Formats: sequence, C-alpha cells, structure tokens
Amino acid sequence: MTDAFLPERALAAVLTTQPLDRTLDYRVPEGGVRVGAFVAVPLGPRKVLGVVWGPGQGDYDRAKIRAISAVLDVPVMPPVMRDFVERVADYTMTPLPAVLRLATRAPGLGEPPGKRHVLRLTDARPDRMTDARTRVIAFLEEHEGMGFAPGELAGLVGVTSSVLKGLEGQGVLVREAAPRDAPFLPLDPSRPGKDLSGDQRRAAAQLREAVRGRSYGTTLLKGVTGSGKTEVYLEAVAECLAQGRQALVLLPEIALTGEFIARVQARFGQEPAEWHSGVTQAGRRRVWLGVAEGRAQLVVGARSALFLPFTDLGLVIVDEEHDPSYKQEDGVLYSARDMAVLRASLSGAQVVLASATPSLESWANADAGKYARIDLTERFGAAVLPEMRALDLRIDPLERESWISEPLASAVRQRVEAGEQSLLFLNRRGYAPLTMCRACGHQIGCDQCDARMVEHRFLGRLMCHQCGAQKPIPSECPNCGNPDHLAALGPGVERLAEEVARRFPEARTAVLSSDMTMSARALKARIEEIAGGAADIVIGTQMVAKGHNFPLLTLVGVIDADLGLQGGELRAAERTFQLIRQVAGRAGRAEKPGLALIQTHQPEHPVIRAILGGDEEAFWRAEAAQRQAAGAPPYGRMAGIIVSGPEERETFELARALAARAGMLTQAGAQLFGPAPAPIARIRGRTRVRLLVKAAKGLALQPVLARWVEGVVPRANYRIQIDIDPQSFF
Ligand SMILES: Nc1ncnc2c1ncn2[C@@H]1O[C@H](COP(=O)(O)OP(=O)(O)OP(=O)(O)O)[C@@H](O)[C@H]1O
Ligand SMILES: [Zn+2]
Repeated sequence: MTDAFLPERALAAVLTTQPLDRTLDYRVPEGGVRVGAFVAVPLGPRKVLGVVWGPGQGDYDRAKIRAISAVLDVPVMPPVMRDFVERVADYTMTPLPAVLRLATRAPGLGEPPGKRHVLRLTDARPDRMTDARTRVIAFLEEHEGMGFAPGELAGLVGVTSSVLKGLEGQGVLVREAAPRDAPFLPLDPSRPGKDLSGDQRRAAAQLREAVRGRSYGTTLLKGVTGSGKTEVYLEAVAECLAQGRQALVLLPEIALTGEFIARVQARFGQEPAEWHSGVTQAGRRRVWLGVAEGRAQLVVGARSALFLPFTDLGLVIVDEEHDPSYKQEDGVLYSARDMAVLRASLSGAQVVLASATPSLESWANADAGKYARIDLTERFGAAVLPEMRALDLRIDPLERESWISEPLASAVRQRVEAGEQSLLFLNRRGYAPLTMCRACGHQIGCDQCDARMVEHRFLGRLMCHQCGAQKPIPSECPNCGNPDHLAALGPGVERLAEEVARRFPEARTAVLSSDMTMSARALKARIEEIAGGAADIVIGTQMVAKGHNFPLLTLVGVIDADLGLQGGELRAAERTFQLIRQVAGRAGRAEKPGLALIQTHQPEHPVIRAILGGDEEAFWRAEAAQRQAAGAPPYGRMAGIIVSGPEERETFELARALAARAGMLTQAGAQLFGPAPAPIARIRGRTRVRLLVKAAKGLALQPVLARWVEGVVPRANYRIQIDIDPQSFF
C-alpha cells in the first residue's frame, strides 16, 4: 500500500465506520489530503468518521458527490495499519467498517486537547438528593478528583444533562477547561532489571537478540508457573524500547493490569499506557493519540489494544496466550493472539507468546518449527512447584449441601491456623447453577434463552448468563404454584462462600468472580489487599487462575475438577488441563511449598492423570495425535456458522438453504456438517442453528466460504455469522 497524496478537487475513496459494504467517493478539500488521513464526511444528514482509503472509484454521479467536511488533525493511518485492517477483515470475513471501528475506538479524535470542558466534583452538596444526583456524586467520588466531559459523564452514569446542569447550578459540580492530555513520561530501558537466574538470562538474551533483528518472528515462551516469564519478557521490552520502537503487552484480564503496571514502573521508572474497557473515554483518546504520535512507547492492554495505531511496533507480548478470552466472541470474531502474529508479520515485529500451559495451536507451531520455543522449567529462587494430589470423592464423599471434602477441609484448617492462605477454585459464578421445584420438577429458565437461570443470592436475583436477563427469586413455583419447594441445586462460588463461612467462622474470606459489581480500580485494590494477606481463604472462579501472585498462598483446592470434562467439546481436555494447572500454580510461589488438592470422581481420567502426572509434553503429544487423527484444529481448519433469527422455522429454512449449496464446499475440498440446533438453541429470543465446515489445513477457506454464503441472502433480522477458527461451540 502506498502513502499517496490526493490533490484538491480529486476524488477520494473514504472508508467510514458506518455499516456500508463499500467505500464512498468524496471530493478532496482545499490543500489536498493524504491517503490514510482521518476525515469527517457528510453521510445523509450526519457527519461521520472515516479514513481516506485511496483514490476515488469515480463510479458515482459526479454532480452528487459531496466534499470531505474536515481533515482531522491526527496522524495519518500508516500503510501497514491499513493493510492490517484489510487483512483482519479478510481473515475473519468481517466487513471493513466493523474492523475500522475497532481501530478508532477513541472519542473526539479530531478535537484538539485543552479545548474541552469537564465537570468536576466540589465539596458542596445539593439541597435535595435524588437518585440520579446520588449516582452522579457516587461516581465522581469513586473516580476521585477526575473531571469528565458533560456528555461523557451523563452517558457513564446514565443520567440526563439536565441533572448535571442542576448540580452545576448548585455549585456541586464546577466546569473547568480540561488540562491538556497528561504527557507520557519516558520509560528508561537502561535501568537494571532483577538479577536473572541462568535459565532466565539465556531466555532473555535470546529474546533480546530476536528484537534486535528488527524483523518478524514468534517465540513461544513456555515456563512453569512462577518461573519468571514476566521478568524475562520485560527484558525483551527493554530491548525494544532501547531500539526506539513501540511495544505492546496484552493481558487476558483487566484485573491483572494493576500488578503488571507496578512491575513496569519498578523496571522502567514510569508507568506504561493502559488500554482496556476500564479506561475512561478521555483516557482512551489520550492513549490513542499518544500511540499514533509515537509518544506512548509501551502499552499494556486487553485484546483490542492490538488495533491501536502504532507507528513503529517492534514487539507484542501475549501473556497467558492460551487464554480463551483472547478470542472476541461478539461483533468481529477474532483471535487477538493470531491477529497479533499477523500484525507483527506486517510490521517487522517480534511476538512472544508466554504461558505455562500453551494452547495446542502454539505448541504445534513450535513443534513444526514455525515458532521458536524457549522453556523455563523451574520456579525462580527457593520456590518449588506445588505438589498435586487428587482427592477421590468416591472415597471421601461430600456431605449433603457441602462441596468441600473432609481432607480438603482439614488442609484448609491447617493453613488458617498457620496464618497461610488457601484458594478454593470453582469455575461457576453466582450461588447455584439451577433452581428447581422439588414438587413438580420444574427448572427455572430464562424467558428469552434456552438456558437455566442462575441464582445470585448476593443480588437476590436469578440471572441468565447468556443474555443477562434478571428476575427476582420467586417464592412459589412458577409452574405448579407450590410454595416452599424451590431448591437451589449445585454450587456456585457464592454458595461455596456460605459453606466456608459456616465451617471456618474464624477465617477471613474473599470471593473473586468476574461478575462482581466492582469497578476495575476497586478490583485491583481488592486483589492487592488479598496479596498482602487481607484474606485467609480466597474463593474464586477462573479469574483467579490467571497469573496472580499471592505470596502467602500455599494451598489450592479445586472443588470440581470434573466440571470441564463433561460435554466433550473439542477443547475440553486442553482447557481443563490449562485451567487446573494454572490455578494450582498459584500455590507456593514464595518460600513455603505449595499443595494443590483436586477433588474428582474420576482420578483415573487421562486428563486428571496428566494434570497430576506433570509429564506435560506427553499430554500435548497425545492431544495432538487425537486432533490429527480427527483432522481437527490445529491440524485441520474449521469454521462455525451460526444462523439466527426470530422465527424457528425460517431460521432452519435459511440454514437448509446453505446446506443445499454444500456441493460448492465439497468441490473445493471442504466438508459441511449440520444444520443442527445450537447447544443453546435460543438466545435473547432468537433461534440459533449451527453448521460446521471442516477442511484440510492447506485450504484457503475464506474465499470458498464467501462464495458459498453469497448465494443465500437472509431477510431482515436474520443473520448468518461465520466464526473462523471457532473456540466456542455454544
Ligand atoms: N530473577 C528474579 N529475581 C527476583 N525475583 C524474581 C526473579 N524472577 C522471578 N521473580 C519473582 O518471582 C515471581 C514469579 O515471577 P513471574 O511473575 O515473572 O513468573 P511467571 O512465570 O510470569 O508466573 P505465572 O505464569 O505463574 O504468572 C514474581 O514475584 C517475580 O518478581
Ligand atoms: Zn437469557
């Protein structure tokens, strides 16, 4: 792609973020415009954001062509970034505007800094409190001292602008000119890092050398939990910064950023830029511009940080690269890990995929020699890997309404007495996964989805984990009307917490679950407190499995190791292995050795044996052999097709129309399975039908799929969604 200039009055093809299937021609304004420039263009009665994508196509009535309204005063989108946007769109089979939206998720891009006004909280309080006023004040108190643009504040709190005006009139809020965006203070890569062990030093040297090469390459950094992967890849970051190039660190969970930022600050003297859903609108704009202008050297963020406009990206770290949350499951269905490799290959950058339990994809790529691989096999310093033991629930059965077996309970008791921490891991949010009437057997489901409602006792509500619908916990059965017979069945973390409180009344407990109504900042603070010893027993969902450092933690109890093995999904074994090894890895990270106790009904299951056995290579090899035999990823290609719509019959008809064209797929060497009702056959009132396409690894699947679906045009409100390399099959 070229970095061309279009003169005044020429036609420019502008890609907007609006859902159109093509670029639109506009007339270039006075002064001309560069290809890649961000512009505002008229579209109907509105002005929308766009990027000059190239010379105009000239296939539209010249007399009707309108002019570009404004060329925004932000850096031009460089050719590699435009290339990246197009490749992502092609790979994920997503319309370009949707990908461009990912790349422009910062408000007010065109406005110069310093011109904005923000509202700030004063010490005054209103004469009369209303619910809306209380929320505004509570929100601003939580974001101590920060100012927000009025529109932004109204949106964030969910109040009208008149509420804000009222508060301003009473002096509760003051209007101030926003300060210029705070600068990004330079990180100093020459500061010394920690003294590395021999293995760490060799690993760091290898990564540094790769970064010095200033060309593309991917390295799998496979190190056992607590081996110092972070310390090692920070050396690669140091090298990248020393080269004057930008670096990006992707983390799978916002809650991890707090600890990571502190480590960057300790290593390089300043904080990195931060990018995730917890960052305010103003903060996003600052980071986006800082990255585009090359002022932000290091960004730490969630998967969408990959779409920031880096000018000279030299390194991408994907930490906990196996984590399923790197796959975006709505909107643009993309894998941030895979797209990181794509982006790096376009930018001449290095990628480091760090994990103790790599994805089979990355393991296989390293095995095939496509990725370099570095192993760290020991924990740093005196710390040793935790001992792992299965607790056979057939031998030590659980008591009624109890989920902690006697041997696990006594291990917890010992830790509490010794002043050490225990972690009880249960990958289920809420109180109970199922509410059933003991009189008639009715199970309370979501009205909109083919899913059971999950009791959240803490909130006093039943909640659908598919669509988020809530209803109060009924006092009588909605089916037979019988009172007092509704029973909560099975445990969630809230119920486990109840048992812990009952059995260890003297212990301080903390529940960490991703659905907790806590701001990102409050969550970070809570995790720091826990790491500092504020809880004796931590109860958590998969959120706690990811990379946290709790130095006092010496015991991990896995409440139900069998949970992920049911259902037989493609990645069930891999995921269970990763999750339990990860969570066990939280134990014994300091001097005291750790113990992981794993409750299971099937200790002889191959996956449970692999988790306990520690021969990881054998596990991956066996898993790889099975996938290879089945032609499944990463040895074969897959695309999931989800057909959805309001009427069941018509949704199936649409799916069958696709199936009728299966010949095209077969001819190209792909196979079609389905249609079949999706495992969750209804979400938000829409019927869901699935098809699955499988093909050999070498086949360029996307063009084949594009031709296949082209011939079937869904009616309004019906959808055909294609998920390339699907991770979930619900
Ligand atoms: N060379 C070193 N000198 C001092 N401390 C170190 C060193 N290497 C690692 N550590 C410390 O050991 C702990 C574990 O290191 P780190 O978090 O980098 O491991 P990790 O491999 O990323 O772990 P996980 O995969 O479990 O998240 C951290 O507290 C880290 O500061
Ligand atoms: Zn629902």
